[in-house]
Amino acid sequence: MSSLEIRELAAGYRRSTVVSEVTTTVGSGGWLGVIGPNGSGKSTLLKAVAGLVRHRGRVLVDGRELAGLRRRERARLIGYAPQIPQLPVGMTVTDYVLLGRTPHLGPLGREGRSDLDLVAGLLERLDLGGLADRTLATLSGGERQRTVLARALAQRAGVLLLDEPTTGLDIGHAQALLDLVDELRRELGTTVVMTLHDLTLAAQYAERLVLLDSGQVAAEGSPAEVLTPDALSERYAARVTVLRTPDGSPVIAPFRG
Ligand SMILES: Nc1ncnc2c1ncn2[C@@H]1O[C@H](COP(=O)(O)OP(=O)(O)OP(=O)(O)O)[C@@H](O)[C@H]1O
Repeated sequence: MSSLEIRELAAGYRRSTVVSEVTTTVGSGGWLGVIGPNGSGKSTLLKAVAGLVRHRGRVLVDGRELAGLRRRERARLIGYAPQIPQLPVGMTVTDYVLLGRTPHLGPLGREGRSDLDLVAGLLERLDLGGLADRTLATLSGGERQRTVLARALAQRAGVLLLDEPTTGLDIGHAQALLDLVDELRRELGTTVVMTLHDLTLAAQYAERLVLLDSGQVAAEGSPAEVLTPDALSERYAARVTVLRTPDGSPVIAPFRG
């Protein structure tokens, strides 16, 4: 169970600040979706929260400031699945996912039965059980994406940052992955911050959304408050309408002009 507070965060790269004045809070077990057009700063925001890019402002997990924490300690509090991971292609799926357990291992650094069981369980739940001994180089794009997710989930950090976790996944695997994240949220109280271009999935899974535009928060609230046709037309230059499934879930549907 961990809450996340982001205060006056600004982040960027050598020559430019690409995210500024971001302040938001996600309660324990909450799910925040970060949406916005290409280049609006979603990945940069997640990287800054993970401590991977230069930033100003404060990031607190359960009231503890992350700046200044050792890497291992930080990794127990916050897990991150990048949009474009650098993968050790010769490693097997199991060994790669086991890396997620590193912050929890003892001084000898050897994983135990419980670590192996946890990893095997995650692989099954992500439909990767049959690929456990395959090397990363031999995986399809969607299998690789799910493996990266499995590693972040194996970390069992209280806060999970997911950057476009469904990229390259078919609709069934995308739903299964988001369902699994939702189960962990309910079982363990994991707090989730996720960027997603699929606005329908974002609306159906996230409790709250932050809409970034040019690195600033343009709107924040429930999916129904943020995903209005007018806001999407203004921020994305898109023609969309908001439909409903038979059970009332929102569907953000584009239409031709
Ligand atoms: N390593 C970098 N060095 C310099 N500029 C960068 C770097 N990474 C990203 N940027 C720039 O920062 C801005 C925000 O990029 P970012 O990847 O955070 O956007 P995004 O909202 O995640 O985009 P997308 O939806 O296309 O994935 C962009 O203009 C991008 O070109």
